Amino acid sequence: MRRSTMVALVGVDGSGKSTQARALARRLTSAGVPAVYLENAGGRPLWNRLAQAVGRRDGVHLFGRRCYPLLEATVRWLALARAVAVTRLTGRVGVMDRWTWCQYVIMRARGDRGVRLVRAAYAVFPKPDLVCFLAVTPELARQRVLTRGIDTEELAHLTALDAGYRALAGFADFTVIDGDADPTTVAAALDRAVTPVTTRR
Ligand SMILES: Cc1cn([C@H]2C[C@H](O)[C@@H](COP(=O)(O)OP(=O)(O)O)O2)c(=O)[nH]c1=O
Repeated sequence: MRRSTMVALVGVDGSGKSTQARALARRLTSAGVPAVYLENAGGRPLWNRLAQAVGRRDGVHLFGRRCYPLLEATVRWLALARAVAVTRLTGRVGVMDRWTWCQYVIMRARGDRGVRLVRAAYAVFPKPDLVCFLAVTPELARQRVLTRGIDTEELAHLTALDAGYRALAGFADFTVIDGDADPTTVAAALDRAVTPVTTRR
């Protein structure tokens, strides 16, 4: 089995992870480095739709403050396991939207219990070869989320998420990229960060 290479993009909602991760995987593939974009959704839009269909406010209201984070963490565990398997089996570079840290940060920002349990369950996953933190001002992130129109985010929550990432023990190992910059500048910064990782494969 070939050694896998994993690049993870992390950051608050609206920091541009999905957009930039998709584009990065496309650029790498076009440049002759086969890459795959990997999603790491927690299923929130699905849980919210399901909740509303049965007359509940949202997923948290349907499953409860205790069960909802564990459900979300389980869905993300499966996405991470799939991502590791896909990159190992295909030999393609994985460009993943989020990594394990995102779940810890989200749970802490919401005040959820069970972070230690989730950390233990996620300990099986290897560290990515590169983690890029898209640093974006919470106000801009909120504006982007509102424009996206799928969900909404409170400014206080986005601010707490941003602080949560910066407080992570592993934050010093992240490559910080200015996510407030225009998409072309962000893409160029990502390319610079990724090149040493993909050339040493
Ligand atoms: C990267 C980027 C995204 N966007 C838009 C695209 C999306 O509709 C929205 C959020 O981007 P998205 O990539 O979905 O962010 P995340 O995955 O981190 O939540 O913002 C911008 O307006 N400017 C940008 O520079």
